[in-house]
Amino acid sequence: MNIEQFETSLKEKGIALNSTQLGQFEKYYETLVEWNEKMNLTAITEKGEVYLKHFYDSISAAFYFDFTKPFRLCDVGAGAGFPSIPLKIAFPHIDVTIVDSLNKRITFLNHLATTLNLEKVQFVHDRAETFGVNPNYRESFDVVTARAVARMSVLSELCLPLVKVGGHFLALKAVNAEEELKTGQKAITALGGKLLNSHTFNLPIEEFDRTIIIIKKEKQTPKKYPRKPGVPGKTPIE
Ligand SMILES: C[S@@+](CC[C@H](N)C(=O)[O-])C[C@H]1O[C@@H](n2cnc3c(N)ncnc32)[C@H](O)[C@@H]1O
Repeated sequence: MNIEQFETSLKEKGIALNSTQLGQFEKYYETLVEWNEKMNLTAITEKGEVYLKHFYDSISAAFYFDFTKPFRLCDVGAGAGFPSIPLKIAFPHIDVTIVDSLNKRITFLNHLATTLNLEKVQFVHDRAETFGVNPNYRESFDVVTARAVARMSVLSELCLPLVKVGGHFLALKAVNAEEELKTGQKAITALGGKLLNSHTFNLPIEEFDRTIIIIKKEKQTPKKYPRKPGVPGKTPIE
């Protein structure tokens, strides 16, 4: 996907980017590729692929959820910033917190935020299991996102404790979303969530299947969740 296709495809979805935002995506690409030579950030480095599979794919969450109002978003396990940094560039009014367990990625994100002049972003080096019991963050976010971190049952335990009651958890999935939703249903309910919608669509150009799962937080998460680091992955609520 070249930059014109990126801009046009988003415009067709009602997301118009100005020259500052397009410049930020360009700088993001350059910084990602430069830092990727010193640390492992992404296996995708070809420009058109980064624009399609990282930038456009991240923003696709906004095709199915309203990002036009200001809110506080937490991105769990964002790695090199996906999906929250492309969303932040496209919707500068959102307040973004990224939590990731790998400090090298947090160092990269701090550098990136300075390079792109991003405001209202914070990066926390922590595991979601400990971050989710911290009273400063627990049930404090309007929206929590995650892409390529864990399967639905595990991911729900990492993400739903951070969502305030009435807020939403958006899971960006590439494969097996339907199957994951089935095995994740018990965890979603136990953690206070309710499946609102699941949208499957194709990325343009190469027609890769993607699914955006939208969960609403209906009740408080019981205090026993999230369990200690590593436990959600070892013994998922299934
Ligand atoms: C495969 S990468 C995906 C990164 C990004 N979301 C993307 O879609 O490109 C998974 C990321 O999740 C982080 N991660 C895994 N388990 C985590 C946990 N329990 N708490 C916080 N971060 C975690 C890893 O450090 C890594 O950066």
